[in-house]
Amino acid sequence: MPRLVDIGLGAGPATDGAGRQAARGWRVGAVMVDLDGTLVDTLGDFEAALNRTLAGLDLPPVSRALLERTVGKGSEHLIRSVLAHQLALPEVTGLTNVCSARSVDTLYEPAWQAYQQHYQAINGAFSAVYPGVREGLLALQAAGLPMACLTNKPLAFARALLRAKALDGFFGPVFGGDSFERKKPDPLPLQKTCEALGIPPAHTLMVGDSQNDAQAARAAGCPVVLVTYGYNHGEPVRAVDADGHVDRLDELAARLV
Ligand SMILES: O=C(O)COP(=O)(O)O
Ligand SMILES: [Mg+2]
Repeated sequence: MPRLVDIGLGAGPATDGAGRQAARGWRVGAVMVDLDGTLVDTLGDFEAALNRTLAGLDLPPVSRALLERTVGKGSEHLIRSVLAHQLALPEVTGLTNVCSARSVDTLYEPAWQAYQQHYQAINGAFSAVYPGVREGLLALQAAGLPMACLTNKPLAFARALLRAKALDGFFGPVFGGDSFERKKPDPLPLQKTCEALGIPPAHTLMVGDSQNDAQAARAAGCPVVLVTYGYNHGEPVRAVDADGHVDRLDELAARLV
């Protein structure tokens, strides 16, 4: 087993029965990091690719607010949710005589094909690495912690985005929403990533931005920290059960003991 690093995760210092400061943290041998909403603010990429897709299908553009609530459960979920929402808009339902045959099921396949083309063409152009991410990853790397990127984004999109943002060098394994049979919040992708990193789940920290990440980590038996700036399905992220919350990734690095 490689070297374990102590990370303090608690909300603040606690004292034990004898009044001594008690350790509140984890012994961590590796880190798994989510991508969208954790490393990179990708809403602009989703918006551009989806709106080009919708325009090609004669559907109105999506709002950022809808995207922010919907991103994080993989591309199929995103496209199905957006199609359902746009098809139910009054200006679309008003066109029933022209469009009555259109449904999520009939539009899904052409939408997915078009979306892949558009996403690949713009991947990274409308997105930005969050403040503190590069500094945080550098510190975790300097502490000797191997890192994996684990996202629900399709693997090809994830690899290209990490390269475009010069983040690829930080990660050994990179896994996407299509890498395993099931996606987060199922624990399977985390279990497989721990195997690839060679560190047991109890010593592999998950860093994410949503309930999806936290639920998967709990089920896999991994400690989990959530960043507070990402997309949590439209819900307040501080209310999500996790071992800690940080406002920037370099705050986590500052907790290395
Ligand atoms: O749903 C997606 O495409 C990506 O989501 P994630 O990177 O937050 O797992
Ligand atoms: Mg995320």
